[in-house]
Amino acid sequence: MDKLLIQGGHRLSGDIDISGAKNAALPILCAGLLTADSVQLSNVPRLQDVATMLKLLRQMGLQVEQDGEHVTLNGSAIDKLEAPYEMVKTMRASILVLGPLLTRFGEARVSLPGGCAIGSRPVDQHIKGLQAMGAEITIEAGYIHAKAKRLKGARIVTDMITVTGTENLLMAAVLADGETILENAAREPEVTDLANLLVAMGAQIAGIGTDRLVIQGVERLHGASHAVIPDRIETATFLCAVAAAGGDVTLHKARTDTLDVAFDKLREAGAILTSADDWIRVQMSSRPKAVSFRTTEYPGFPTDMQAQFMAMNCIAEGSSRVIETIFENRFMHVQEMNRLGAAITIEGHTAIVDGVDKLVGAPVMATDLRASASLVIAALAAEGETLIDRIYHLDRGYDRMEVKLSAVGAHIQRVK
Ligand SMILES: CC(=O)N[C@H]1[C@@H](OP(=O)(O)OP(=O)(O)OC[C@H]2O[C@@H](n3ccc(=O)[nH]c3=O)[C@H](O)[C@@H]2O)O[C@H](CO)[C@@H](O)[C@@H]1O
Ligand SMILES: C=C(OP(=O)(O)O)C(=O)O
Repeated sequence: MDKLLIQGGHRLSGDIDISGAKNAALPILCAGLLTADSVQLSNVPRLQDVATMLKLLRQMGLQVEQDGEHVTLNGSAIDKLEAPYEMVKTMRASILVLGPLLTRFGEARVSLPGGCAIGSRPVDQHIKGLQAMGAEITIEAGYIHAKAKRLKGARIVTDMITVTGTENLLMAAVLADGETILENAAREPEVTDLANLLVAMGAQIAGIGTDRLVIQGVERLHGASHAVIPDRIETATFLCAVAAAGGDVTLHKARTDTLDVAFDKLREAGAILTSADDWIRVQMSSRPKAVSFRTTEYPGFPTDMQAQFMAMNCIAEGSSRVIETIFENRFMHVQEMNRLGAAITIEGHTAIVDGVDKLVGAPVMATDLRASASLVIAALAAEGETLIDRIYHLDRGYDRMEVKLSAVGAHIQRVK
């Protein structure tokens, strides 16, 4: 099993290219199931989750041609309408095949994802929405079995804001009969990216980027070309790394208009940020100041950046309060950070971080994707050597992170 060995205490300096967004690429790949024509994608990140999704889609009969960050999909020969447990258990986003398969082929069988390290993560809202559109759904032997001759447009109000729930229902609605209104829709930029691709494929969607999506179903979709948006979470992760370890780094091929809250918090921490539309430079020459925040849905502070900002807070001047409101168990990194000398206590959904003068390297274990990234940041800021185990979590969602960090002067290597 691969591990990362990091020698901390080195300032970061240079340039990094940001990859395409994992959380946009995954639903967008599933949109390839919605048409018999070819969908040409660029800026697809090279991630384990993308490889897993492509494997799943190939098993269904989707033809896939991949050349680096370019992927062409053709859905003219889909013959298996199933996502088996073996695939879904390694990647929850597999649930995103449910809406497209059901709406185009009238049937789908998808394993229930089950819980994961960060929380129980049910998919009841996906099911409720599809039922409202007329799907007959049974859950048996751990599988969701959905059937509908043709889905019918409906007004759906989800109980809470759900990102993949919105994406699944959006993809179902584009080929449904009549009008679907998704109230309380997620406004994450990744949902918008998917919606933009669907429109390019001939879908009729109004309200893109708002919490009310109005979809007029069409008979069929056609092919399209689309570039996946840059990964805002990867961008913020590198910004935090520089804020924690110090340095001067410019991130290219980024998108700066979706990171307002993260930028505000980094400035509050003392980082100097300069940016244009597609690049951002971060300079940090002092110890960061502690910043408190509360995770919420977009455009609020993203839960997917909570752990990385907490890593910066560990060595900050002052104390901070970090409140996690999206997932019930997303503080798995705290114990590991404390092993590096951090002083964090947890009270319910709040972590209280008392900044310490220094962290000291130690062997630690990654528990989930963003926890892994936060341990990399803590290790870069720590004195001495840190060995991070179970980095398969990191590989799910970061495109060659150690290569990108090495290029800006980090002492980081992948070891077996
Ligand atoms: C592949 C992908 O895009 N993953 C992102 C997506 O996950 P994901 O789409 O799984 O997260 P959701 O937005 O659905 O979850 C938000 C909250 O709603 C709850 N919920 C959700 C659906 C449902 O049917 N019932 C229910 O109770 C969840 O347990 C959670 O507490 O959004 C999360 C929140 O921004 C991010 O952390 C993930 O990185
Ligand atoms: C939680 C995440 O992803 P997923 O929903 O794929 O588990 C994430 O990207 O931080």
